[in-house]
Amino acid sequence: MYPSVAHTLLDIDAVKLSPKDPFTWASGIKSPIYCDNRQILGNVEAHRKVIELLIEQLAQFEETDVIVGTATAGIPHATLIADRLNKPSAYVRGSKKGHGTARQIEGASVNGKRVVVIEDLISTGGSSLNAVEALRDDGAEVLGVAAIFSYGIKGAQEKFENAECAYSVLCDLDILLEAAQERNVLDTKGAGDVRSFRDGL
Ligand SMILES: O=P(O)(O)OC[C@H]1O[C@H](OP(=O)(O)OP(=O)(O)O)[C@H](O)[C@@H]1O
Ligand SMILES: O=C(O)c1cc(=O)[nH]c(=O)[nH]1
Repeated sequence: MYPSVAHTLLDIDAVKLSPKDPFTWASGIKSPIYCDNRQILGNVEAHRKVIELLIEQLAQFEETDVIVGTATAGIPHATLIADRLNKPSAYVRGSKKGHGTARQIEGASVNGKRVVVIEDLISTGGSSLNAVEALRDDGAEVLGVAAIFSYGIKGAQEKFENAECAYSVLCDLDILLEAAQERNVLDTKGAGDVRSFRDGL
């Protein structure tokens, strides 16, 4: 894990706190914190750094044939990584498209290929594992998921274990809270409240 990634996320104001008016996550969970990694796209240096570190993380997986992004927030990162590694890329929609080719996986063919999934963020892990399932159904060997940030929710870890899917992240909530405290963005109580929220999920 990279504490510097937590500082980058704080530098670019990707982390929002709103305990009184909680955010709704993709899972429907109401949360006092939202980490908007899409903001990385607006900062060239931050994006370069994240891409380099994600590529470093991919070294732990076997040789990969296709770099796959999750729709939508994983796509720009996967596309850049694939370009740097000179590999084809694909992306996985949340569900099959309702018109046209009716595909869920777009881009490079994944059948019989070793793939890694690039995700921007893991909360419950539902979105990442939905993509993993679609890829496996399509005949891919999924080597693992690499994400920028994870909340470190216990249930998410269990879901990955049950799905027998490796994953790695650049930064998690605990590292982010430490960085936020170092910068006086959060005091001990504020950080404790966010940690308790996560631990209660
Ligand atoms: O681990 P989970 O509980 O599934 O939550 C994390 C997912 O939620 C967000 O995507 P969102 O659905 O907001 O869509 P987007 O990528 O199109 O912004 C995020 O980009 C992850 O894909
Ligand atoms: O779970 C989510 O939907 C979610 C949480 C978060 O902090 N950031 C995000 O982009 N999505």
